Amino acid sequence: MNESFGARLRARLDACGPLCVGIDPSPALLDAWGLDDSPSGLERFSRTVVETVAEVAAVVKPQSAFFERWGSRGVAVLERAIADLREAGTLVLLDVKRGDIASTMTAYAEAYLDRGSPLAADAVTLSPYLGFGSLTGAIASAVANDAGVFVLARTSNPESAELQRLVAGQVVAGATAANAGATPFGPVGLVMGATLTEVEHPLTDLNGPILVPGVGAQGASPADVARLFAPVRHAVLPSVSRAVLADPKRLRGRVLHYRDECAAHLTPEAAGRR
Ligand SMILES: O=C(O)c1cc(=O)[nH]c(=O)n1[C@@H]1O[C@H](COP(=O)(O)O)[C@@H](O)[C@H]1O
Repeated sequence: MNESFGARLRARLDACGPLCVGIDPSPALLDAWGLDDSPSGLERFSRTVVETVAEVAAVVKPQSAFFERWGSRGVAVLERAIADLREAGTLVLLDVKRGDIASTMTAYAEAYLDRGSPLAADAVTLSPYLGFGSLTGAIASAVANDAGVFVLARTSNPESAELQRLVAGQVVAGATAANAGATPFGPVGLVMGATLTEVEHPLTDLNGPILVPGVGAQGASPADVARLFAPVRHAVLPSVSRAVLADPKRLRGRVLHYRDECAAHLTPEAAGRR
């Protein structure tokens, strides 16, 4: 039997520390790298990031939107990046933030989670706006494929608070129920921003990983992540994109810096020191 996503993620976190690096080839970053905003620029950018971070980051998170801008040629670059990362043993979290009625979710699950799909990743981001129950089939598909899902709970952008405060409790409860009894992690992670001022829902029973974007360009630090998520530090994956991607010459140095900072604040030894 293959290993579950939770087991593979736990092993990777233990081996590499908790950093997730995003691949977000925006027009501004392509320009900063001296690359054309074109499929070949995308290809050069993502290939460089893949080669530089594959062995350092626990998880790599390509942002699908920046590839989709170029239609099928951009998606082909994304497929290649996913395949290269998985070949290198790096876990790939594809950031697509999908959410729809159950029957359509089945098609999204086939696209991103089915082992045989050209875009199959280790995990995807999902939106629970159509109700946590609408994600049930996608979660079942993740389990069947030893993959995972990360469901938006409290996102890092300031305009999210008013709406998400009303529903985040349901998302946390849904994820907790879906993960019950699984070890070391169940298949359902949450997404919660590093920029939050507080975490309003207890996460100690979640039994799943927590993706924490907002570190770097959005203003939060690994120390903020450790403070916000103190009771579940072992389960947290801080995610950084622009702050490491800004300058190709400093890419490796910035990734190593964030890897070390995250490990210093979030590993069990760090918790013992505090
Ligand atoms: O799901 C995400 O990754 C995500 C959730 C969230 O709450 N906030 C957030 O910024 N993101 C994504 O994380 C990345 C953040 O990029 P940086 O701000 O450059 O580190 C982008 O790809 C966002 O789409």
